[in-house]
Amino acid sequence: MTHSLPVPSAEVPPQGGIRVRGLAKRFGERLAVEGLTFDVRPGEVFGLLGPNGAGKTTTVRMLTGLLRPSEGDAEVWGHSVTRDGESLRKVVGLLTEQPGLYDRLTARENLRFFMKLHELDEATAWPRALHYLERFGLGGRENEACGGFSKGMRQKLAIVRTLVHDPRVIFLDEPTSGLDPESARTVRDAVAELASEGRTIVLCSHNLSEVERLCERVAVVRRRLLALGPVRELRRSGQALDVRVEGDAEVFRPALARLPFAPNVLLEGGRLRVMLADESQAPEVVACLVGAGARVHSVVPSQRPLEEVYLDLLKDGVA
Ligand SMILES: Nc1ncnc2c1ncn2[C@@H]1O[C@H](COP(=O)(O)OP(=O)(O)OP(=O)(O)O)[C@@H](O)[C@H]1O
Repeated sequence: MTHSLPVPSAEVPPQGGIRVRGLAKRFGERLAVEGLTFDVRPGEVFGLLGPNGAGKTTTVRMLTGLLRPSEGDAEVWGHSVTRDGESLRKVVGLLTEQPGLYDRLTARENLRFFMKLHELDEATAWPRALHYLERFGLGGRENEACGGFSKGMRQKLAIVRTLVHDPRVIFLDEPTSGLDPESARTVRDAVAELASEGRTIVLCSHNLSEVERLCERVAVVRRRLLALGPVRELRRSGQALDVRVEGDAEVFRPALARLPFAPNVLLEGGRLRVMLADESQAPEVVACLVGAGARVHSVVPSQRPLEEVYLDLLKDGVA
């Protein structure tokens, strides 16, 4: 199945947000990221999806000023990643895949260490840290050494650390990885809350149901941009018709294959699942089945889960 790739919008975020233009990164001979162009709005939770090695971490490292782009530029809350490294650091928060905490230090000491690194005024930063410690269920545990914390507690403390300098743009790499369902829910709720305060959130995740729940729009990358758009539009590109016919549905496959757009057809639980490029193909599918002698019991339009659409994109995308 082929997917039309939505054209990146040329729209500039009104204020804040992220504006990426032609971003590329080369490591020696290897081109890890090529020609990325997209915008993320303030208050938006944006998903950055792609398989292992697709260039997501490299992109995030460029957008947080940790890695210099080979080509292109990006503005993060008005700060250029190529020219404004120092001021950029103040507006971005980054949760990396590894929490990177000092086991011998207490939670409080870990946070204070980070505050010093960011030259934060502790009198304002510590109450903020306490607020988030409470928010993530770590209230009262701040004087315990991190070495004794569970994986989930460490992850939550790492999220608190990401927030102590009150960043406008927050990059979260697999934020709920290793969390139990209740803690994962707490983190998801907090992400939605942070966005509702007008911050921009970029979420890298392989958990597509989480992405579907949290993100309005996603970019699918594999070195380059494979698709960009609202989750519901990407899913629309994965529309299907579930058709129940009398008798053996399999016999109608050849007739469907002769349609000019030759749709992919799956047989699921005695039903035909006919993949559509767009909904205008639906009447032709039904007419074709009736013309081939099918007695049609029901026709139900359905959307495929984001996961299926995503896997198709990776299969079809040229990288
Ligand atoms: N410092 C580096 N030096 C050389 N190559 C690198 C470096 N960092 C990343 N790469 C390469 O760039 C490509 C993209 O890697 P990256 O870590 O950005 O992918 P990713 O999408 O974050 O993957 P994952 O989902 O596994 O975390 C890979 O081929 C990787 O080997």
